[in-house]
Amino acid sequence: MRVVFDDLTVALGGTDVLRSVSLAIEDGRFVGLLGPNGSGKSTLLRTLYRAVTPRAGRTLLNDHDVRSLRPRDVARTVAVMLQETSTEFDLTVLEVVLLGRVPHHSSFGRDTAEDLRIAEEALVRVGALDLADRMVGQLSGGQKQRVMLARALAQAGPVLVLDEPTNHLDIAHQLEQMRLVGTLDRTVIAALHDLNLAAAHCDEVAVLKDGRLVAFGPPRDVLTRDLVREVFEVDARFLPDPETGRTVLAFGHPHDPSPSADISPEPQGATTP
Ligand SMILES: Nc1ncnc2c1ncn2[C@@H]1O[C@H](COP(=O)(O)OP(=O)(O)OP(=O)(O)O)[C@@H](O)[C@H]1O
Repeated sequence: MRVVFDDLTVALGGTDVLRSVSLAIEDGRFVGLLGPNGSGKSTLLRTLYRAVTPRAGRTLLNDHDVRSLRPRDVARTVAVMLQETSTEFDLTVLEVVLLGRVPHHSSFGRDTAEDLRIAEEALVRVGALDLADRMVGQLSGGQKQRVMLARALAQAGPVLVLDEPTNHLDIAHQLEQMRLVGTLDRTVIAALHDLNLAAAHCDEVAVLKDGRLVAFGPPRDVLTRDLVREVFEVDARFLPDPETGRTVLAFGHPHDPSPSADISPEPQGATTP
């Protein structure tokens, strides 16, 4: 499904936190939404599932303004992985994942055998089936995060929205989650802070600064030294990974005398990604 943000402006607390953002994400792409804290990533995602209303502009799902769709249809179309909410603390992992099936039920519908199969399959995909009977409130941050991804997978629908999906995960689960998300046959939009993860896994990255879209395209074209300095106010170096040949970013504070000296001197022939 194609997702379009069309000249979107969102005001919160009397301030425009998104300003004239226009971005078209093609069907099946995995797009990383990058930008400093407060740049508007979550707000942009929230327009997709109607949690905020734009002051101007539109958010479109296959040419339909999300505000013209019924809430249930949005919930069936856009699966959202947020951090857990306190209301789910008293539920088991399986019950929370089954909540992802609710938009697919008829009124007062109950979980079916098919729902149970889908929920268990989602738990298998995130490597959390062994947690199925545990109370969500008793899980670690990373375990909860995997459960919330399983819930979003169980929700199905052609669009998946992830807001900082890896922030509690250990490195193995970060890589596994990004790999898994990259293999899904869905349009995926993920707010991410790790530029290396985004560069390695996303088809495209969109970069926000102060509520404006400043760049969009394949990571190797977008994540240049100049852009990283302008947007994130750090120095970036591009180091070739000798094993894979892929370029890895290393960062240093611009006030440091030699930003990446503790990691490696700048290699000969390093190219931007
Ligand atoms: N309910 C609100 N009322 C007023 N201002 C808000 C509200 N929610 C968010 N903001 C402001 O909107 C701006 C964008 O916030 P948003 O959460 O979209 O940023 P973000 O890029 O997701 O940040 P982070 O990386 O820190 O999660 C910030 O300046 C934030 O303080």
